[in-house]
Amino acid sequence: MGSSGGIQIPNRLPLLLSHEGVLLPGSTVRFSVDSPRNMQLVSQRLLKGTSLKSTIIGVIPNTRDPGQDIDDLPALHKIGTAGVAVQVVGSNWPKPHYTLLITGLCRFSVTSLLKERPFVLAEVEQLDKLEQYMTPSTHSVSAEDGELGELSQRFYQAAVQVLDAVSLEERFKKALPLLNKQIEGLKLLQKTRKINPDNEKRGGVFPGRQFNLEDEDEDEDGDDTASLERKVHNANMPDAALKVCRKELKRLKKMPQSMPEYALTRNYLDLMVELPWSKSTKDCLDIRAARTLLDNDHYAMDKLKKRVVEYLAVRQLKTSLKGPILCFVGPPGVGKTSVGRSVARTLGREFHRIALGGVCDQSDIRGHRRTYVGSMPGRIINGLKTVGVNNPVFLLDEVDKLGKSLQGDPAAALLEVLDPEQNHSFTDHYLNVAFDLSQVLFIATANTTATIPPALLDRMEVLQVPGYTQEEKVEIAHRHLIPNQLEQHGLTPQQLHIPQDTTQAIISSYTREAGVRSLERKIGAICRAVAVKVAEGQRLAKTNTVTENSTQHKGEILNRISNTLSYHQGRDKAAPPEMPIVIDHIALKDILGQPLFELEVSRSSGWKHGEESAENELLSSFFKAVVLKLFSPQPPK
Ligand SMILES: Nc1ncnc2c1ncn2[C@@H]1O[C@H](COP(=O)(O)OP(=O)(O)OP(=O)(O)O)[C@@H](O)[C@H]1O
Repeated sequence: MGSSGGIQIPNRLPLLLSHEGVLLPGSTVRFSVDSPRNMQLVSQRLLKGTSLKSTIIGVIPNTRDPGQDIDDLPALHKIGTAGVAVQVVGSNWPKPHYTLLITGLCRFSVTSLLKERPFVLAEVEQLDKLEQYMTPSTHSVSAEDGELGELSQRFYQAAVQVLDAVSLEERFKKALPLLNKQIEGLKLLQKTRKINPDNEKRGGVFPGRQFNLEDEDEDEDGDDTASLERKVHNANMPDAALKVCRKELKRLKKMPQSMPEYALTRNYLDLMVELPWSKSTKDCLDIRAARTLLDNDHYAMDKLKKRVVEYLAVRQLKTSLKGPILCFVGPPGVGKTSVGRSVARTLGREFHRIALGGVCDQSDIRGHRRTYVGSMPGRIINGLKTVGVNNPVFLLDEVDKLGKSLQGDPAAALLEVLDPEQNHSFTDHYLNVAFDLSQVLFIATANTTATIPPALLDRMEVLQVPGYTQEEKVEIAHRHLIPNQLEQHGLTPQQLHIPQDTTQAIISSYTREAGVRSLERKIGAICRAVAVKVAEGQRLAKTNTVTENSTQHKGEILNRISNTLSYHQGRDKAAPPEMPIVIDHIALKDILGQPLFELEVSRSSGWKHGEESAENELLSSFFKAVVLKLFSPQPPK
């Protein structure tokens, strides 16, 4: 660079063809570079050069499609701006590119093209004096240029015209209409935007943009991370977790949003702030109330209820009770899950069921490491996130159905969860920091102890829940199942009545189970059939258009119910049925179909005594004949 007559730019300059912005003297613009010629310029000139001179390049507007730069050189714009590359950042994602930060120095005009490849090199003539941007008298011009540089993204063509205007007078002529346009736009924006009084109080209103003092410098993303940071500090997490979160937050702030890792880190931090590190419900245990509640919810199961009450009583006396883990073992549908739910209710705790049937991967319990694609926390941490407190009742359903696979043994992972000596520092692979599970009350259920891994069984106290007798089932149906089903179907006892002998018939002819789940389903089916009739009856009563013989139904029960309706409507045509619809044996058959176990029952009951003895006699005489034949002495040959 020469010294006389001001600072001179080199008369040969490598040219960066820019299609996304216009560099003006005095402004600093970021350019993203990915076309072959520009990439070569960066790698061969900017990255290899060691002198200050090698950082000076010319930036020329390229109005042609950047993709066409590959073969022939576009007709070059005559005027460009020489600038210093103050920063070069390279990245391979989403495709190889460089990002350059260039400060404009002065205008130049291209006098001749020296070479086109690997990058464009041209002989140039300096148009502006470099000093004019350094002296205070001309500062306003460079500031104005800087502002225009920012606008140039939006007014590309106009900015190119400003670049071409070498004389100051001409430049003002070109720039002033642009500035006026911008001022008008801002005024309009200010008018249309409602000014939020809150923002006014805290900060101020900048034309065109509302801001407050707290997040003055933040864009939407920055705002997001700031609120995340606040959440991290309010989450009340232990020091170790807080340290990890701070570290991740720091990384997140430095990451561009487009990076895939950004979303991963963000999800991780979201989970960390959502976890109930120190949020718990207060136990409200009253042993008498607990006993009453268990009795009200469940018929029979006296032994189980007694042991549960004992367990709760000990917990009341010693709040920091470590173990044992109760495991209810019994056939399906005997109320194991339901007792677990009642325990949570008596304690006033949140309840969460974790179905373990078919789980054969360790990471189901313990989560995946974050390095895995699609990694997630395990079911325990997920459960805690769902309930939002750190002392829920977790029902580990069907521990006997845990599987094993190459992905590890989930039962082994459960050992750590259930062991009171270890579970205060349970480490999920995804979280990678310890979470205290010691406040969680675990209850397990299983159909059999035979398939529960011995080490797991060893940590649990097994409580057998036997199946019910026929009488117990009838009681359970009338005390619990029928009232529950009536409520679930929007019916009342005044609308539907199931007599005891019908219940017995359902149990013996339509269900064959130790528990009462099928029985509950059958009662549900009856409720549905009756609900249709009641709803129809109400509609008929409302419209009052029913004639006595209006209904023709397929099944007999439907006819019977219609008859009941007609009977009432005959007396008072507007009234809905008042008498409960009674489900007798015929109605039962109409709703549930043929008895499933009728064959066996009818064979044993229908076998007449006389027929049975005749057959027996026939059989015994046949056997006698065979025995005689076998053991009679052989006649001598
Ligand atoms: N003794 C009982 N008193 C009242 N209701 C009962 C009783 N036993 C079972 N029930 C009811 O039977 C239904 C099925 O019970 P639950 O789901 O608790 O069975 P389970 O033993 O957990 O079955 P599974 O082993 O298949 O999970 C529930 O609606 C429950 O309320």
